[in-house]
Amino acid sequence: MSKVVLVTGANSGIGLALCERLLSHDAEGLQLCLACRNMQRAQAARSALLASHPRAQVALLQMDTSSISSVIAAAQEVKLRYNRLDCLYLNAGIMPNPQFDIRAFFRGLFSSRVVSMFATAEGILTQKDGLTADGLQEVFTTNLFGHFVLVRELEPLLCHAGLTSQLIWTSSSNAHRSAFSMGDIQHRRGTQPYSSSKYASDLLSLALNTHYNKRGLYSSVICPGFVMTSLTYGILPSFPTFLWTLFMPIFWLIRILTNTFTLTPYNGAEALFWLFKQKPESLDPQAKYHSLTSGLGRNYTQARRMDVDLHTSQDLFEKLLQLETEVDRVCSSAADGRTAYSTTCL
Ligand SMILES: NC(=O)C1=CN([C@@H]2O[C@H](COP(=O)(O)OP(=O)(O)OC[C@H]3O[C@@H](n4cnc5c(N)ncnc54)[C@H](OP(=O)(O)O)[C@@H]3O)[C@@H](O)[C@H]2O)C=CC1
Ligand SMILES: CC(C)=CCC[C@@H](C)[C@H]1CC[C@H]2C3=C(CC[C@]12C)[C@@]1(C)CCC(=O)C[C@@H]1CC3
Repeated sequence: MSKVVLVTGANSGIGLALCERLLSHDAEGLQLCLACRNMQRAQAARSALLASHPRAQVALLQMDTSSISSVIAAAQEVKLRYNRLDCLYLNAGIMPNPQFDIRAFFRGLFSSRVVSMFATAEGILTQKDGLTADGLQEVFTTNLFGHFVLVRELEPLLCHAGLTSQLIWTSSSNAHRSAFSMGDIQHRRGTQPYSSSKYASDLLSLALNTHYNKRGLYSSVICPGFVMTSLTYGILPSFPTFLWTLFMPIFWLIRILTNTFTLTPYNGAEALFWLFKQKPESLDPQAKYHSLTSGLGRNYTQARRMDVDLHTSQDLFEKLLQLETEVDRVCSSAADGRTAYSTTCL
């Protein structure tokens, strides 16, 4: 029986490389669904995948993870098309308006933190976040909450007696506990919404295991390493793409110090692909699975313990459920014409 796999943010970067790797592994035994916000880019990705795998089944789904109504409509469509889902990759993500602190970077270069700075970008990167049309924080909604609503909506396809399904989150080494606050889960007040959203995905994955393992649904988290994609090109926007290419020899050298410099989307997708081939029951709910590339260019996956605990993960899960209920209430009253469609109070 063919496996149904849905990938969010599948039209470029790591998501697209993952689709290519899944099809190279098993072109005919998969029903792949690319969930993307921009259908033109989605169509281009589908054509590229079919060019190398003409017999593959590749479907498209319109979904904007920053819009809760779009996520709910997309989930409805998935329920019409499929009667189960084997693997859901929660990969779409943004890092808008990044601010790269050059001074902190040079200070870090000549300190004992240099390797950790290259691996995690801690202390050198902040972002300016915006609001979605629903009045939610954009990074939180795109990277985390939209995906949470998607999982909840797709529960009937993911939880099947006697069968297992997988959720696989693309997190980051930039996920830091210090950037996250339980009193401000959307990160309305800070300057590290990206780090906060990724730390929240680590916590949420643990909570999802607590709640859903007994129903056959398992959640895992990966870190792709530092990969050259449109997301990372945006970090130094004044750099033309060719300058990044000129830096490649330096990056290869840095890779000798930290094998987190995976650099290509293919390498970055290593852990996503590796997890697909594992028995979900055998995975560690407290581990983050890292895509790594050695100095000699060998790709491998390594599990590293996450800085998460059950109590905090449970608190976040409850807050997300509350927010879901609140968004639902606002959406229904907007549909009844009772209130404007805004959740700025959340
Ligand atoms: N590159 C890196 O070094 C690292 C990346 N990551 C994570 O990897 C994931 C993939 O990023 P990467 O491949 O690098 O970057 P890309 O920008 O190439 O890919 C991001 C994907 O997410 C999609 N996306 C963004 N916003 C939305 C939205 N609102 N609704 C639906 N889809 C959306 C993009 O679609 P569109 O084309 O329409 O913008 C695109 O397909 C992200 O979660 C990122 O945080 C983690 C660690 C390191
Ligand atoms: C020589 C030169 C131009 C160095 C600049 C390096 C930085 C731009 C990178 C060093 C560590 C990188 C990194 C990321 C972005 C680019 C760096 C800051 C991420 C934050 C990208 C998104 C993630 O999720 C984690 C990455 C960690 C490492």
